[in-house]
Amino acid sequence: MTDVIDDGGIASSVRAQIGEAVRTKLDRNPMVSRIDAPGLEIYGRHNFLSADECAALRAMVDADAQPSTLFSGSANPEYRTSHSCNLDRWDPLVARISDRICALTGLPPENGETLQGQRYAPGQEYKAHCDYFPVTTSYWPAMMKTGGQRSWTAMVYLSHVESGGETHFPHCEFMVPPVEGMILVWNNMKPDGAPNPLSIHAARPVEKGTKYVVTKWFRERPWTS
Ligand SMILES: O=C(O)CCC(=O)C(=O)O
Ligand SMILES: [Fe+2]
Repeated sequence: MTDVIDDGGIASSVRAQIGEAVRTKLDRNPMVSRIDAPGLEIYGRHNFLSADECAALRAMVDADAQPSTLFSGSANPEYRTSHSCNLDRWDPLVARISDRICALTGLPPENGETLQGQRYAPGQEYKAHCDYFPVTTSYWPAMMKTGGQRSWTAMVYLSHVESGGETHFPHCEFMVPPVEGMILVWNNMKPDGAPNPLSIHAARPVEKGTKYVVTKWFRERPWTS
């Protein structure tokens, strides 16, 4: 792909349409609740994964997790202190869960990045960040060619956490405490398809217990790794 228009930092009709399609689908689903956050589209659904599925995914994370890296590729000892791994997309459980996320959101499987698992021990966190790609970064030109901007994020909590570990949206002044099996889905774009700074979020430090999540990020076009 050579002639991709660089609109990653501005409004985009393609991304606006993705936002609208997912919003319409989630709004119609009686199992899904919209979280009341002005300026941010974010939804939750309890019991998206069973206890057995969460346990199996936690075991996969335990088997493979390495110190997390940031998108720029570097491991940062302070910014993202969790351990993480990309899960094997050909594993039947991983494939089934990815399919279920696509069925919930209506997003095309080919736009989804590999499901990523993450584990936070007490004291570990992921400081405030955006899941979309700032177009001023050195890696943006490469991302543009491998599927473009990230639109929606889907994240499932795989464990209950005794204390801490909330997903915090500092500009919206709310946080979500981990509930095993619950999925959170949010749009990193505004309704017009421009990046939404209100989608900036952090994983607050775990105080007691161990937090596990899986995250799937969806690109605006098919993802080519
Ligand atoms: O662990 C969380 O609550 C947030 C994880 C996150 O922000 C991410 O994986 O992009
Ligand atoms: Fe994130």
